[in-house]
Order: sequence, then C-alpha cells, then structure tokens
Amino acid sequence: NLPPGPKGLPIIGNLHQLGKSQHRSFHKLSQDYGPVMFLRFGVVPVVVFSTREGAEEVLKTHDLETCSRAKLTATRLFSYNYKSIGFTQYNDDWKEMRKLAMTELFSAKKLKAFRYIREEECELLVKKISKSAQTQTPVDLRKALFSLTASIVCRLGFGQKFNECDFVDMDRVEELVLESETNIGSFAFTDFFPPGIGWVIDRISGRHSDLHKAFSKLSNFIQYVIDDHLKKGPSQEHSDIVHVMLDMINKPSKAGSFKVTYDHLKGVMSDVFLAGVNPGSISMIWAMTELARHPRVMKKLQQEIRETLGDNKEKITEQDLDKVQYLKFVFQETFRLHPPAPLLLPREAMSDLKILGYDIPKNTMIEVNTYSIGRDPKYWENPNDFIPERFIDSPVEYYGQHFELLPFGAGRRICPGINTGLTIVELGLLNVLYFFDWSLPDGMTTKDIDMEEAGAFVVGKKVPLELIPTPHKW
Ligand code: HEM
Repeated sequence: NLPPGPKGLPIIGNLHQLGKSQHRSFHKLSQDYGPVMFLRFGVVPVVVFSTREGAEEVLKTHDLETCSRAKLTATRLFSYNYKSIGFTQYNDDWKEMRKLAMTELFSAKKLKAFRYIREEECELLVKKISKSAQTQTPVDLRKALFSLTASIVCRLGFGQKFNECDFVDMDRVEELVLESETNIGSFAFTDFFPPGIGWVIDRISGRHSDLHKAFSKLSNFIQYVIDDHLKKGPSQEHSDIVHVMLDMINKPSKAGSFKVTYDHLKGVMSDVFLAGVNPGSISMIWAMTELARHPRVMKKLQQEIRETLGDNKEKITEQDLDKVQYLKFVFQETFRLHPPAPLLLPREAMSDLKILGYDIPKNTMIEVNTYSIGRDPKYWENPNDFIPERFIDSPVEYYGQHFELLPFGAGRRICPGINTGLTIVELGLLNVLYFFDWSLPDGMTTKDIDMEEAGAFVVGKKVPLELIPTPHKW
C-alpha cells in the first residue's frame, strides 16, 4: 500500500519532474497526488509529506525510532565522513557532537556570555548603514545582513573576526557558503543510479569535480581557522568550541571512552558555518522584503519598536528584544511563507514503516515539505498573504511543538541553534528598523519587488533587496 504518486520513467524515475526548486515541484505535484506522495529518484524510493499530520508522524514518532539522516555523497563529504551533527545518522558520533555543541555553543550560559559579540556586530552594521544614509545611497540588504550573520556566527563559533583575518574577506565567505550549499543541495547521480552508472555520469558531467572543488575550498578555510587557533593558543576573550575540541583531541582519553578526532572538529565547524550563517541572513532578508512590500506592517512595526524602546537610544541591547511582541509575529509570518530550509534535511527509513496508513519501505528517503504546510489553506486563512496579526491570539509557535510551522524542524533533530538564530535575526532587524526609515529607490513601487527564490536546500531571495535608509528623526 504505497502512497500515490506520479508515474515515473524507466531508469530516472521522477527526476525529470523536479524543476530547479524541489520544494515548489513537490508542492505542485502534491496538489494532484495528495499530501503523502511516492516518487522515485532513479532507483531510490522517496516519500514526501506535505501535511501537518505527516510531519508530526515523521518528526515526533519515527524520527525517534525508525528514521535517520539520509546518506548522500555530498553530505558524507561535507560532514567529514559523518562526523558532524547535521548530516550524521543517529549514532554515538552524533550524540557526542550534539551534546558538546549544546554545552559549548548553544547553552543559555554561552548565549549570555557572547551577547556582547552580537551587540557589537549590530552596532557596526548601523554605522555602515549610516554612511549610505548620509548620501541617500541604496543599501544592498542581502550583502549587509549576510555580512552581519556571518560575522556573528564566525566570532561565536570560531573566535574569528573577518576584519582581522588575512585569509578570507566577506565576499569570499559568501562565495564559500553559497558554493558549498549549492553543491550539497544538488544531485549526485551516484546516489540515485545503479552502482557504476551513477559514478560514470558524475565524472563525465563534472558533478564529481565540482563537489570536490567546493569541499576543498571549505576545507582550506576550516584548516586555516584551526591553524590560527593552534598558533594563538587559548584565547583570554572567550574559549570557543574550536579551542575546547582541540583540547579534547590533545588530551589522552580513558580506555573505552569517546575519542574526539580532527574529523569531528572539522565536521562541527562545517556545520556551524553552513547551518549557522545563511538561514539567519535569509530570514532577515525575507522579513525586510515583506516589510518593504507591506508599508502598513512596516509602519506599525516601527511605531511599536520606537514607542516601546523610547526616543534617541544610542544602542539596542538584547534586553530590548522581549519588549517588542509584534516583531516576533513578523518573524513567525516570515518563517511561515519563507522557511529557509523548506524541506528540512532529508531522512531515511531505517526499517519498513507504516505512516498514515501507507507502507514506507526500508531505505526510502523521507522529505517533509514545510513550504507546503506553511501555505496550506486547511491551517491558514488567506495562506498566501503576509498578515503577522494572525499570530496575535494564536497558540502556534516555532519551537517544534506545532507541526504547521516548522522553520527549525522538530523532534530529536530540531535545530540546536534555534535560540542563537532567533536572537541574531531579531536583534539585527530591531537595529535596522529602530535607527532608519526605509524607502524604495526612485521609480520603484512595491509591485516591482522581485520575490524569486534561489538555492538548493537553503532557499533565499534571488535578486538583491536594495532600499534607501534615512536616519529616523525623533
Ligand atoms: C534563523 C536561523 C536558523 C534557522 C531557520 C535554522 C533552521 C534549521 C533547520 C530547518 C534544521 C533542520 C532540522 C530538521 O531536519 O528537523 C536545522 C538544523 C541544524 N541547525 Fe539550524 N537554523 C538556524 C540557525 C542555526 C545556527 C545559528 C546554527 C549554529 C551556529 C545552527 C545549527 C544547526 C545544526 C548543527 C543543525 C543540525 C541538527 C541535527 O541534525 O541534529 N542553526 N536548522
């Protein structure tokens, strides 16, 4: 009793029915074939869930017992042979690395200790925008907000300040993140075709060499950061996870206990860099895009921010975040319409399963389409409209308990950086909206704002968002 799905072609299965954007292709197909859909990518069976009920079953029940991360060529490479957190199957390596990251990177204590980093980087952003404001030049918000999240995440995770770094600059960092993500999100034929055939196609098509080139660039960056830590020794300012793990690698471990290796360290660094930077910047860019398209919401939000925080503040602090409730609703609505990872990360059935009455054979790849769920009229009134007020009296939150809104996933593999990510995006936007008023460049109207998406498994705005800042007059 397999779920229904479109008929595939011999050998390639349904691969020809996937356009550039997988979540949109699945969304369109699910309108015809239903919310639980069976496809084949070459020889690999795939089931896509596009409802809250399906997501709940997969993430709450089966993720705990019978699903694990799918094993793919790209994820094996970028996780240093499954020694990271994000791409690694449920096993001892994953448990140890996740536990370590929860203590050394994501704990409430670390979140508080690193507050000054986020506040400092936001102040720098405000200074940069002020320069454009003086000359009334448009700001490329995609670049500005990417640079904000990248600077914060790399300082939190690696203690690395880009303006003091002679190895990479911000443009290179953006290139590294985007190239790595594109390669992770693209198909390797080896994964979906019979052994030998896929291998040959990957080599002839250049897929194999693209993947390895992208990985080697990321690896060089990671190695640079490690060498820098080894050269400088433990920092007085704060001890980041790289120092902690280097220390663990160098200490003799007790017989039978878990041994941290350089691959674990590099895997975790790859995670922090790839999972930590882009989703946050994408979320802020979509939020600003929706605000620019909806001047009513922009005005209401800025009014609430300025009335609550008061006039002429010199600096926004994280204590200000809890005061502005409407900002939270704006992000909830942004996440609903534009989840940065619309298909979460692919899972795989570890045994034969029965979900919502359907048989899911062992080794089936399982995808949860949070993009479809966020736009399902069964759960959302006027689902395509941007209306933050819908959350005012709603119990729905994004912490993985409500399966109609899953920007951070849910269950055992829920994003461990959820609090860090939310703090960064809320603080970033609070700064941008408190100090400046924003307008569209001359001759442009809200209808001209382009909403096209780009990206493979992390999906952002394709065309830069350029707006003109004016310092707010109190
Ligand atoms: C607004 C910001 C963020 C969003 C929207 C986001 C979203 C996500 C999503 C959807 C997943 C997959 C969950 C699943 O498959 O069920 C994930 C996993 C993950 N995220 Fe985030 N994330 C954000 C920020 C961060 C940050 C700042 C970090 C680290 C510095 C981070 C690190 C991770 C890691 C390591 C995983 C893998 C967890 C695992 O498999 O056990 N994320 N994130």
